[in-house]
Amino acid sequence: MEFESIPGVGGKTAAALAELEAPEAALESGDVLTIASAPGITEGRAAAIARGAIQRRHDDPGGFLATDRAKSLYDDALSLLQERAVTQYAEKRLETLYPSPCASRIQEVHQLVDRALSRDPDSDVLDALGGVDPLAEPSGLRVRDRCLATADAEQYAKAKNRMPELSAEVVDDARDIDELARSYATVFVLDESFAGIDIDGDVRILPNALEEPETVVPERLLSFFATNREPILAAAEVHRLAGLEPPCELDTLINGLDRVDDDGTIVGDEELRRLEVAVDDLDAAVGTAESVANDHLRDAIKERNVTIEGQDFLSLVEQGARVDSLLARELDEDFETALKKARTHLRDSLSLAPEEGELADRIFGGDPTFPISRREDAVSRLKNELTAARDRRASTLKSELAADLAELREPVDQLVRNALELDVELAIARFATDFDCVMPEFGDPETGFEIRAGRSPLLDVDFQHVDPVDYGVEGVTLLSGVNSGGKTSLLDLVGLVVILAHMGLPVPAESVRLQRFTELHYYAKSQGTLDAGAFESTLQEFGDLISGADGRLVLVDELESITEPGASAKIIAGILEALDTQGATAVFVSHLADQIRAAADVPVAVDGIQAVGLVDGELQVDRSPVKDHLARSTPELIVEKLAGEASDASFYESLLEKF
Ligand SMILES: Nc1ncnc2c1ncn2[C@@H]1O[C@H](COP(=O)(O)OP(=O)(O)OP(=O)(O)O)[C@@H](O)[C@H]1O
Repeated sequence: MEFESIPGVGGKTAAALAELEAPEAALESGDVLTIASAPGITEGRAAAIARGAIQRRHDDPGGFLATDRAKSLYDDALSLLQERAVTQYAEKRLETLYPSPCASRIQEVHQLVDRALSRDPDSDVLDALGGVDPLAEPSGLRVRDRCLATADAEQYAKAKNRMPELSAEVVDDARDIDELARSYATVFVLDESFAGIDIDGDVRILPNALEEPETVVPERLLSFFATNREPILAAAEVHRLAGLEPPCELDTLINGLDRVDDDGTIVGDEELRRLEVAVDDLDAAVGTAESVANDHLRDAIKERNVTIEGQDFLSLVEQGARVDSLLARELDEDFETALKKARTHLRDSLSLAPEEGELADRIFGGDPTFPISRREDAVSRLKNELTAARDRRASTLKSELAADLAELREPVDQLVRNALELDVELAIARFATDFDCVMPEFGDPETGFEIRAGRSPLLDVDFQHVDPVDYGVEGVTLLSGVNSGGKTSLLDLVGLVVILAHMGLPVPAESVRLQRFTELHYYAKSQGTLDAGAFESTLQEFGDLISGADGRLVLVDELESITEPGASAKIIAGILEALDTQGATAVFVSHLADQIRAAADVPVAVDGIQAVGLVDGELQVDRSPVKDHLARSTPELIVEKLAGEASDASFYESLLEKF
């Protein structure tokens, strides 16, 4: 795939994408997670790349959001969705939804929305989603008791790259390997040519070692599962609560995770635990065993009346003979009992296995002495044996667990992915529920739009208090209305509904029918009269607009404020005529509807948001515009009110006639 043909992807990004295992599939499915795992690509950038790839796939020319106001309305729509996502991933993934004029893209999103709308945004599921995160590769793992060896420079480079946890060594001959075997517990030789060499130590000829990381460095897999324990467990919980079909047996997975500690060490194996404790407690246990033996012997000696024959006494005194011989003769039995007690204590307190016990027995023995003391050589022998047994056990368990977990590695990816995608769907589902949304229907009417009971979630009033608005337009129209009647809010509603519909999403209304537009041009109200330069460039913008593509929706809010009213009316009339010829759909909010109509060469429709009256000085408005009706202005309404109320109404009546 030519990555650089994706809009917004340059050479550097293309190279980063090429490093992914299956970049095409990731781009195809808009998989932000995988794209963001390419070097140097953030999740935000990944969303933009995914969007570009989607555009290219649908032959989407882009540029639907043709003006700043249209873009900011899209940002608002996106925020409403993103606020309803739990994970940062879903927030970014939602950014791959964008308004498109292409039917195929809109239908593609409809499938996602169909799934989304069948989901139940249960609060327990949302809580569980809080713990789900994209899986992270553990970093900084070093294994020092094993090494890789090869005579091949290429293999050496590969080994360094693929197994950075292990040290890789270049060897020339068997002698070099022999030397390595003295420094490392295990040497994995990558070259078949060394098969059959006879070397002491654990040397394994494993040409496939680089393809079998779970055999060579099981710690990598254990560390992966240990690092990602929380998101994996949370994703499993999401599956359970939401009734999603898991890609692996959840019990097996949880069981596997229970067997590895947070630092990647094995837990839950009694034999390993026994050996660990035995190694750690050996010195202390030997000390206590000594005391047990000596206490016994001391008590025995204290209670005993020893009769020394004269001859013996003489030898003791004259020849400096040791008291041990006397001890042996007089206390032989007690000495044996004391040794037995020491040995039993050692075996019991360290829970030694029979063969270990035999080694332990040798710690206390030999000729009778008092006090009894350990035999250091026997202690270190036992320690070495126990340490080796512990390491052997840990290594076997690690390999076994790594083999079990290796089978779960891919399913776990899928498990987390499912949960994150569910978050995307639930955000859409919550958006649809929170704003009483409906799926829009395209193609009928063939031009324009028809909104029934639309309610904008972007108003400065609580959504429950938003009045539903009906409005439909075919062709170009002026929208008149009283001050604060809701004209700008209505343009926002139309813009928002059109953007959401073209994103493939549900819209906040009872029903919406619309044509598939090619672009949305929304011009917000300008802040006061423009200077000559700004006026000129605004006019040029409209010049470009008029010479552009078919099928556009143009929304313009009070363009008259850019210059003096007389000139404005003429300019707006000209723009409307041109848009009419072009077959565009356009709504121009204006207080100059009368003047514009008079200046236009074609009949221009005028709709009006009407005030139904003044109550306590407050205008009561019907927010749904009346078709083909020029709404009366606020001043006119007030004059009319005064004409009706004043005792001498002649002044107000004469004013009223001027409207
Ligand atoms: N559909 C609605 N439901 C409830 N309140 C609304 C609705 N539409 C508008 N409003 C309220 O009316 C206020 C004024 O609306 P808006 O600014 O759209 O009026 P306008 O006709 O454009 O005013 P102006 O002529 O002064 O530009 C909004 O800030 C909002 O509080």
